[in-house]
Amino acid sequence: GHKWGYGEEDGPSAWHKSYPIAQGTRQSPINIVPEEAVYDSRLPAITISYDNCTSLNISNNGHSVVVEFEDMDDRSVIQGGPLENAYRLKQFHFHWGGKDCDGSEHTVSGKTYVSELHLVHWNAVRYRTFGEAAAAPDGLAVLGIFMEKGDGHRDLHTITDALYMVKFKGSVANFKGFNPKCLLPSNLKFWTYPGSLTTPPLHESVTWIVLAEPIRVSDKQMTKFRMLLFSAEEEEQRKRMENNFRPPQPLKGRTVRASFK
Ligand SMILES: CCN[C@H]1CN(CCOC)S(=O)(=O)c2sc(S(N)(=O)=O)cc21
Ligand SMILES: [Zn+2]
Repeated sequence: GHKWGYGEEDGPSAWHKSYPIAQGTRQSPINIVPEEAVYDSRLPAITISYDNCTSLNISNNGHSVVVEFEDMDDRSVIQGGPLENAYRLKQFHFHWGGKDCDGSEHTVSGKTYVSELHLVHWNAVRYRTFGEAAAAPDGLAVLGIFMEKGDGHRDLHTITDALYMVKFKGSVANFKGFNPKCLLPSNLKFWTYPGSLTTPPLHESVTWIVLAEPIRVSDKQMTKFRMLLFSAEEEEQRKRMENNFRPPQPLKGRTVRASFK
C-alpha cells in the first residue's frame, strides 16, 4: 500500500488523501468520556482464553513492534462482552510517545497514557482469512490496554529485553513461548464501541474493547521502546520510533457502552 507514517508530511492529518475512510463515521481512536458512556448491565464479562496460545515471532514493521501468534485454530481466543462469537488472537503491538506527556491512542476525559497495548483478534467463525476479516464490519476485536508510568512490569521486561533484536524496520526474531495473559490488568472492566483500525488502511472493522484499568510500565522499559527505529538498516536518516499514535477521532453519534457503573 501507499507509504504512510507519523511525520509532518505522511502523518495522521494526511492519511485521508490515500485513505478517504479516515473521515468515515466509525473511526478510531476516540476520547472516552466515562460520564457519557452507557452502563449496559446485559453486557457479559469478556473471557480471555490464552492458555494454549503459541507466539511465533517479534518484528518491527516500520510502524510498531508486533508479536504474532499461530491462528490456524481456536487455541487463543477472546469472547463475551459485545462479541457474538469467539475471536482468534492474531498479534499484539504497541503505540507510544516520545516523552511521557502522550503516547496512547484512546484517551479518557482527555487524559493520555504513556503507551497503549493492542491485542488484535479476528472472527474466524464468519471469515476464512484474517485479511478478509480485517475488512469486514464485524471482522476484528481489539483489546486496548492503557500503560501508565510506574514501577516496571515484570512480564513486560520479556518484551522490552527482546526489542534490541528488532531495532530496524523489516527485522524479525524468534519469540516463542510468550503468553500475553500476563500483561492483563487484574480488573477486566471495559468500555466498548464500534470503530476502526487506527492505522491505514483504517478499515471500519473493529469492535473495540478498552480496559479501564491500566498496567504499569517503567521509565527504563519505555526508553527501550524508543530505541526502536522507523527506518530500515540501509536507510540514511535514522528516525527513532516514537509518537506512533493517531489522535482521537470524532464520535459521529456513536454510543460508548460501559461494563461497569
Ligand atoms: C501497521 C499496520 N497495522 C494494521 C495491520 N493490520 C490491518 C491490515 O491487515 C490485513 S492489523 O489488522 O493487524 C491491524 S490492527 C491495528 S490497531 N492499531 O487498530 O489495533 C492496526 C493494524
Ligand atoms: Zn494499534
